[in-house]
Order: sequence, then structure tokens, then C-alpha cells
Amino acid sequence: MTRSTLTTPPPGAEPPKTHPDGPSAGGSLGSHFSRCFGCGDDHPTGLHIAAVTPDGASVEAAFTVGESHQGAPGLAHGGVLASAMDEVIGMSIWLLRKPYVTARLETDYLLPVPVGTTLHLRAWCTGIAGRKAYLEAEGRVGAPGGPVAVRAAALFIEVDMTHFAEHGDLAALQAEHQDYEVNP
Ligand SMILES: CCCCCCCC/C=C\CCCCCCCC(=O)SCCNC(=O)CCNC(=O)[C@H](O)C(C)(C)COP(=O)(O)OP(=O)(O)OC[C@H]1O[C@@H](n2cnc3c(N)ncnc32)[C@H](O)[C@@H]1OP(=O)(O)O
Repeated sequence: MTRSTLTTPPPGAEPPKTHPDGPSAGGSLGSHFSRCFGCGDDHPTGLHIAAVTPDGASVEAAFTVGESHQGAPGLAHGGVLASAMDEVIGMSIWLLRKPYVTARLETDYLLPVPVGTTLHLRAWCTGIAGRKAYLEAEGRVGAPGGPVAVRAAALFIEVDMTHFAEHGDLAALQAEHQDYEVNP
């Protein structure tokens, strides 16, 4: 795939160290926020992506393209597919149990994806350098070994939990992350 230097781990980048509190091999990841567009159960028009980790380090999910995901008639909207990539990549870095946000997301569209297609998504981290995490994802048509329709590479940046409190909805954060303290 075409991947820029900005999403390529630099020399000296380290492999990710998964956190003991994260799910073990074969475990489900769950949603990080009930109203998240990507994974929230309570989002009325969200993607409702539910992922598992086969090995404790990467994530896998199946996402079926629906009527509400169209761009051209009968075909998935590219932005929706990029959202699905962003979500599974975000889920894979959350295995480290440190908060990260997307700084850069590069997406390659290799095949048109008709409504009704199930994309088998996979995401993994290729390296950590300071606050920067380098990640990749792919979406394969119909089966985990099917043809690749979408590929992505991303740069995520580690933030403090105060990022979400200062810029987002503190009450919603505290409601679903009871362990979050404003002044720990
Ligand atoms: C209610 C519950 C919530 C709980 C949450 C729990 C955790 C989450 C769990 C699970 C997630 C599941 C999945 C979620 C969904 C997917 C994730 C998203 O979509 S996130 C939303 C979109 N992204 C943003 O809104 C970021 C907006 N941008 C920013 O806030 C800042 O720009 C930020 C934090 C990315 C960087 O700002 P700075 O001030 O902290 O740091 P600086 O110095 O600017 O950058 C640090 C380094 O990174 C490079 N950098 C930054 N942005 C870059 C870019 N776009 N391209 C290349 N390099 C970049 C810089 O050049 C710098 O590098 P040098 O240290 O100098 O080498």
C-alpha cells in the first residue's frame, strides 16, 4: 500500500506492550463509549463494530455494509469505510490501556464494496515511539482470507485522559469511566 513516512515507524520504534488489564487472546473488547459512532450500542445509526482480539495484540471484527452506509447507489461510502478503519485501529491501541487519538489516517480503496458485503476487519500496531503509535488495518471481502478492499495506516498520539475532559463531555466520560478522576 502507499504509506507515507508519517505513518511509518521510525528506526528505533518499539513493539507495543499490551496491558495486563486488557483482554487476553480470544477475548472481546467491548465498547469504550455507548454513543460512539463506531462501536456504541446506543448509537442509532452507528457502525456497531464489535471486535475480538485473537492474540491480545491485534483486533478482528466483521462489519456488514448497510443501506445507511451508501455513497454511490448500492456502494459503500469511502468515509464510512475510513471510519470503520479508524475504529478498529483505535480499538487495537486501546489494548495498551492508554488513551490515544487519531492524528493521521491514510486509507487506500482497492475494490468497490457493495451494500450487503461483510468486511472482515483487522488492525494491529507496528511500533511505538514516544507518544506516537503507528498502526495498520485492512478490510477483506466476505472472509478473513478474502480479497483486500480497504487498507489503512495511521499515526495515533497518546494523550492524557484530561484531553477528553477538557475538550469533550466530562459528565459522559465520568458516567461510563467511573475510574476517571478529575484530580487524581
Ligand atoms: C467518554 C469516554 C472516552 C474514553 C476514552 C478512552 C480512550 C479511548 C479508547 C478507545 C478508542 C476507540 C476508538 C476511538 C475512535 C477512533 C479515534 C478517533 O477518532 S480520535 C478523534 C479524532 N482525533 C482528534 O480529535 C485529535 C485532534 N488532535 C489533537 O488533539 C492534537 O493535534 C494531538 C493530541 C493529536 C497532538 O497535539 P499535542 O499538542 O498533544 O502534540 P503535538 O506536539 O502537536 O504532536 C505530538 C507529535 O505528533 C506529531 N503530529 C501531530 N499531529 C500529526 C499529524 N497529523 N501528522 C503527523 N504528525 C503529527 C507532531 O509533529 C509531534 O511530533 P514531534 O514530537 O514534534 O516529533
